[in-house]
Amino acid sequence: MSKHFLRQFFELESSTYTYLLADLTTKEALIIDPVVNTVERDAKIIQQLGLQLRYALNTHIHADHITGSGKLKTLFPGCQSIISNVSGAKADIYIKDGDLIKIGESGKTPIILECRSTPGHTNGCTCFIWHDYGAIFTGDTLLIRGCGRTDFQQGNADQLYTSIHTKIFTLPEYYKVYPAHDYTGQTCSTILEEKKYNPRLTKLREEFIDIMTNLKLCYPKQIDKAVPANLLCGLQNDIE
Ligand SMILES: N[C@@H](CCC(=O)N[C@@H](CSS)C(=O)NCC(=O)O)C(=O)O
Repeated sequence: MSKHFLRQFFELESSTYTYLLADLTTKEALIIDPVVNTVERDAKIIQQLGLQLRYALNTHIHADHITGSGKLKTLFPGCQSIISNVSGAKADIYIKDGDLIKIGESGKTPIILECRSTPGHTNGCTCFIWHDYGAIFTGDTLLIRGCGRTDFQQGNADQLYTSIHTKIFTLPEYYKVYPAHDYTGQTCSTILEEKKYNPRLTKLREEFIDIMTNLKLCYPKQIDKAVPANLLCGLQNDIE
């Protein structure tokens, strides 16, 4: 039997993927990019499987939905929220490039995630790499055949290009890529696929910057309420 659990969940309104990871030996779990609208669904599974939720990780301050971290903290009092130390958001734990997040340390099969800072979509964007499983959770930095937009929240196309090429595309090509969104019905990719077929990232830097400058996307519908709420971990009041 596998000692680890990985489940991908989808939130329809913002097309967000949330990931639940658990070490089945110790029953410790963490969740990546939970959405407030679907916290009850996620909490039910955590409870049904008898998991102990230790951490709620956010890859960045999302602009299109409110994070479920704050609500999960109220449902699971042992759970601590995590975000980048340069994001400006409230959290229990602030991470920086190279930090490790661990669950299941008391057992024989811990899950260890390496935090890799990948600014460009926002300044605090962080990818989480699960080397033992051969996977990276890319948030909005790298999407399947796309990438995060760079037209608000300290977005910077030049920086994003550097982040993806130096911090993500240098991983082994078989590593799986799990993004925070998909708008086309895809669920997962690999480093090799994105290096070969991503229509933005296969271009030279100047052309990439030109593409990103001319995307002409509408602003996310929820941005005006999502960003202020996410600065407070998705809650109206400060974290207790
Ligand atoms: N229509 C959605 C917002 C879609 C969007 O802008 N997605 C972002 C990530 S969430 S800020 C993005 O970076 N997209 C890149 C792309 O190329 O689509 C809404 O109204 O919420």
